[in-house]
Amino acid sequence: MIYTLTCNPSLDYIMKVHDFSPTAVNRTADANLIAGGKGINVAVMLSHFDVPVTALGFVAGFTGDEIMRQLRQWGCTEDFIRVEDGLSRINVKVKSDAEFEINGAGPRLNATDVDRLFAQLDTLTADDYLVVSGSIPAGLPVTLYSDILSRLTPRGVRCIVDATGSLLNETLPHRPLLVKPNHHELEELLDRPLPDIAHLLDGAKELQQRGARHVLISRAGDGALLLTDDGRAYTASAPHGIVRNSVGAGDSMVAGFLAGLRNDGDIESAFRLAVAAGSASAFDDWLAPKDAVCRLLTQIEISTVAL
Ligand SMILES: Nc1ncnc2c1ncn2[C@@H]1O[C@H](COP(=O)(O)OP(=O)(O)O)[C@@H](O)[C@H]1O
Ligand SMILES: O=P(O)(O)OC[C@H]1O[C@](O)(COP(=O)(O)O)[C@@H](O)[C@@H]1O
Repeated sequence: MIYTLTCNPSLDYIMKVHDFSPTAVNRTADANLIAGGKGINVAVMLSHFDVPVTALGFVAGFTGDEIMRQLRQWGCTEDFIRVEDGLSRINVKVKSDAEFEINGAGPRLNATDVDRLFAQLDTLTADDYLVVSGSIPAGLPVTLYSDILSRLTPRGVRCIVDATGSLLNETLPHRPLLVKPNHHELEELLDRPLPDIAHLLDGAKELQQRGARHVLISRAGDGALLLTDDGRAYTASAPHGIVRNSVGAGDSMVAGFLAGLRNDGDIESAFRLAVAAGSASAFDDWLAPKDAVCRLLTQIEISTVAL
């Protein structure tokens, strides 16, 4: 079974605004309030591929109720922990000439909440994958993800990490199966510009030296780079299309990679499916359906990169 963990889920308030001005009263041309957060998006996308998945995490307040309502409506299996205080966050995503986002902080959690989570995670076995992704709410230690991996990887649970900064970095010694920073997140983590493929590849190697197994670097409209745990490197072009909503493109990519790995374990096809899933979601108003992903598969060019 694949499990996803979203410690800080959200209602994504996705607004289309014509000619946005930061100093005027703007009005929406279209708006949707959709349950999100990285792990939830990965779970929804995996279910689009008919891959069995259970979404885990924390929810709070009436926003948490709505997140749960939407997950149930989409037929997603979930086992979220309800916390008593605070509200699950609302993340604002404005789509105008440019896209910009304001992500909230989320409810304050405590050690008891973490104990409840660990009790759930302790039931996972070597047959399972766990995707840990996104930011964590206030009150949780920056070592949360590394604490989870140090508990689960010795038991053979394959962990995938999509997080930023120290939250990601601390997990690396625990040998995550896959990490997926985007280009900018990797630059931030390594504290240097990575202007081209050669520099990105060096960055990916550095994450491997720190312990990561497969390193997948997403590059938005420029496609992606993959460094595999057996030392092969590939780049992929992204298909051309009209971007409607790139929120969730990275999560779709993680889901596509995992769905591909579960198909036949072939890394190159998993990489192709990952890029197709990311791009299909960027070209959709929401997370793309399977047929939209499959239509893009042949448009992606994969090239090997010499190490
Ligand atoms: N403008 C775009 N055109 C085509 N594909 C895109 C575009 N933006 C994102 N994608 C696809 O989604 C993947 C993940 O997007 P990216 O923005 O890099 O991730 P994140 O959402 O984590 O920041 C990319 O590697 C690419 O395949
Ligand atoms: O936990 P974070 O880093 O604040 O990110 C949360 C946001 O990420 C998303 O999951 C989208 O992620 P991506 O665009 O990176 O795939 C949104 O649904 C959510 O609002």
